[in-house]
Amino acid sequence: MTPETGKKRTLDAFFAPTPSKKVRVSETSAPPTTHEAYPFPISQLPTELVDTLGFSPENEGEVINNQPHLDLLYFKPYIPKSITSELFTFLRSELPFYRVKYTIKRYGVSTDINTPRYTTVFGIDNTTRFDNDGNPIDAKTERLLPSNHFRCKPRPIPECLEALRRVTEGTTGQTFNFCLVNYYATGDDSISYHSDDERFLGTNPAIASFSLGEPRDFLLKHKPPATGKSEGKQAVSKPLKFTLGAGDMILMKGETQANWLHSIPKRKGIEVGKGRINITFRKAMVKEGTENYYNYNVGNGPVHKWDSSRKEMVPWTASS
Ligand SMILES: O=C(O)CCC(=O)C(=O)O
Ligand SMILES: [Fe+2]
Repeated sequence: MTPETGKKRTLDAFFAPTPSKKVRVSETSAPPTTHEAYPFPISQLPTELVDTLGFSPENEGEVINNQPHLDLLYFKPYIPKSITSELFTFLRSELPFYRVKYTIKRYGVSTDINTPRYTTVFGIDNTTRFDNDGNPIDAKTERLLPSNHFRCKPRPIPECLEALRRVTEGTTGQTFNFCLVNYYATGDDSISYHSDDERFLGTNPAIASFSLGEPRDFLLKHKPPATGKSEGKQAVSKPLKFTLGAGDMILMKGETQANWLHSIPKRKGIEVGKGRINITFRKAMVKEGTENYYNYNVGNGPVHKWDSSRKEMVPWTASS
């Protein structure tokens, strides 16, 4: 709500020309969020978007727990449709993105992996927090951490994502200290079947996962039974497909991560060519979580920024 609302108009004001009440959507008075570890300052959301986010969720979540170990809450949509397009455009053009490359070694064989999507991450695990100057401190002693505490430079969640984190905490009753963002530029970008069941998330983690931009299919399937368990005892479970649209949010919780895999498969066709953003909020309990998230979502390669005239992500340098 704007500060104007509810004010009584005086008689003078009644005859005076009506001031334009329309706030330009791109208007924001707040300065961008800056941090030593950001490659560039990150703008704050236009005030109108923040105000509208306050009306989230647009719809109540649908409980989906009709299969073994599955525990989902599906908001269709969570973010009001009136702002999804502008929020998508804003985040795509304001956030730094990476195309992370890394090598995995399995049974002595090294494989180079090119992450097939743009990623970025903000946050710090539960044993630490940022002080008012943005320096990581020990959560208990409040002492500054030695500069070699992490093998990465944690970045505070910028205000434009903090606004969404706060509403999400309010409606889910969960707490989150990390925000991971994926940008799927085309149908060739994807995430293969995996579960977010790392030990640093603790048992039965809750993960809130938002979609913006073009719809994409989100697939879920039960993990195969552990070897040795008799097939007959395994409860029957069907794979699931949700076509996630702009503003939708899926809260994955309970035993879901321990038992189910999820993916965004590659797709052909122009409808998936315009890009999709996924934002997940999570809670990492220990230092390993911080290091893992920055390693796989920021890495040490070049930063990319959206180029609105070329309509694509381009490598960004301080002079660009
Ligand atoms: O893009 C999505 O909806 C899923 C992303 C995801 O599963 C992940 O980042 O762990
Ligand atoms: Fe995931």
